[in-house]
Amino acid sequence: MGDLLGVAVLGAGHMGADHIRRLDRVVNGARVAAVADPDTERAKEATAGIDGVSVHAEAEAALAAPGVNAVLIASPGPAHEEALLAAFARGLPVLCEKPLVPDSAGALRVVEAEVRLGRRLTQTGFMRRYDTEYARLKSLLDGDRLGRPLMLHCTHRNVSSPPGFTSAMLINSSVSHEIDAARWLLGQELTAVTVLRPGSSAHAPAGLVDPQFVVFETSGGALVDVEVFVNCGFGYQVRCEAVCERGGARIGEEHSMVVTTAGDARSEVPQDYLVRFANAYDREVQAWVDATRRGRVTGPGAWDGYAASVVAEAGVRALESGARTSVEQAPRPELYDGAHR
Ligand SMILES: NC(=O)C1=CN([C@@H]2O[C@H](COP(=O)(O)OP(=O)(O)OC[C@H]3O[C@@H](n4cnc5c(N)ncnc54)[C@H](O)[C@@H]3O)[C@@H](O)[C@H]2O)C=CC1
Ligand SMILES: O=C1[C@@H](O)[C@H](O)[C@@H](O)[C@H](O)[C@H]1O
Repeated sequence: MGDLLGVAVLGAGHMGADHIRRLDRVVNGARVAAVADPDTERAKEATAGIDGVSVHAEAEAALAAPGVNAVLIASPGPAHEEALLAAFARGLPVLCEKPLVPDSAGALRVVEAEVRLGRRLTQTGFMRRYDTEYARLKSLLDGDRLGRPLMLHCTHRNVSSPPGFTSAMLINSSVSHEIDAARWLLGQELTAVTVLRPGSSAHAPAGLVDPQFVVFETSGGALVDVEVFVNCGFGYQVRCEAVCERGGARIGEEHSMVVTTAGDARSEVPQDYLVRFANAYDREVQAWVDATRRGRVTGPGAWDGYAASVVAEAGVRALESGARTSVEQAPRPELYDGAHR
């Protein structure tokens, strides 16, 4: 294959810095060509020791920097739409961290912009599709061994929520991963959502509805339930059990060495997503680089990003109203027919 893919990374915070390290040291076929962050000190810190990288305060300047032929967006969600449209204007392929765009109207504008271009440029950062366990579960469900899936029981626990995390964000930031995973695993759309509120944990910040219990109905008649608990205090735990007509499968139970001593067995519990999903992020970014260098777009696309935003929005309305809420999805443009399901 030809030259290295020159990537502009927008945002050098937690995810951006980790992706910069990954592009520089883990992934084959790419180099970090430019980084933009209004906090240029943060960007300089994240790029220390990387040759030939330019640092910018403005996203647009990074996109225009010499040697840039692809973009990885890791800025906060509200900045994504502008960055995506700027990348499209330059014809640059993009890997955009979730959410594609936090509000569904903005996400639909991105979809429409791709449709106007007549080609897909976007991979959305739903990394669970690249996690080895999720990929095995997907293969199993796609085969006929277990039969028709009836239910997915999902758990999504974070040790603690960052400052400013709202009750809506349990759904549109955290459960958005289950929304994408369920659509992908089942090959079905999520059509309605109900959110139940157990009593909030005393360890959650005042006013935060945490945990929540979210139930989705699907176009194929399955149910997907998600316990989301972002101040559980004990670990980063993401689990999924599929219950099907002839059997079931469960992932997310064990992620580290189990040490057995007299009468005792212990294992470590990961404390955050960067540990639990380290391999998934590596595989996600490698797959993006490989596909981009071949002029292809694979993985979850802009349509999947839109679908996640529209379902999450219905979820937030369901949280606020306490009522079962239907998901009203726009018609899917032909550009996305048969894409990567
Ligand atoms: N896939 C996953 O598991 C995860 C994905 N994320 C996503 O990654 C993205 C970034 O999240 P974090 O790194 O946690 O946030 P962060 O707050 O740690 O970092 C964001 C960085 O972006 C910079 N920034 C702000 N506006 C910008 C702009 N217009 N252009 C370029 N940079 C800008 C900020 O100065 C900051 O350094 C979000 O979309 C978030 O939802 C976050 C955590 C996990
Ligand atoms: O994407 C992520 C965060 O934004 C979100 O806030 C966390 O709850 C998720 O576990 C993590 O994967």
